[in-house]
Amino acid sequence: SAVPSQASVGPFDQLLSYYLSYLERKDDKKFFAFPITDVIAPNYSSIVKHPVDFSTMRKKLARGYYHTLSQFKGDFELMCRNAMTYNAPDTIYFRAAKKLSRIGAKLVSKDRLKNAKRFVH
Ligand SMILES: CC(=O)c1cc(-c2ccccn2)c2ncccn12
Repeated sequence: SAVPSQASVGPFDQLLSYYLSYLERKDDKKFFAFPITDVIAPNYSSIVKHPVDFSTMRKKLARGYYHTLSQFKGDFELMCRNAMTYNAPDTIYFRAAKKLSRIGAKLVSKDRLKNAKRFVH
């Protein structure tokens, strides 16, 4: 469906784009960069009901899907939770998801938000 692209990106979307870039850079192995296929992860699509990855979050941001921070946080936390559901605790993917979710929680924490709110009137 042709969704109108946002001509000028408002301050809120700029903030989410900054958060997304920051979190993508923390995923240096690119485990979370693209949708996971059943080829690289057997039965993934039957185990993980709501898959999400950074490229999907980028698309949703570009289409103006995120209206609140909790929507954005929700997708990020779901992405990490999916990895901690599908993969066993002793795997590199589980550990990477745990680490990434802690980084994300700190990034979008209350005090950071208070500061961010100071600039967006
Ligand atoms: C995030 C995740 O669950 C994941 C990423 C990958 C992944 C991502 C990029 C390249 C290779 N593997 C993966 N492979 C097998 C099982 C799980 N995964």
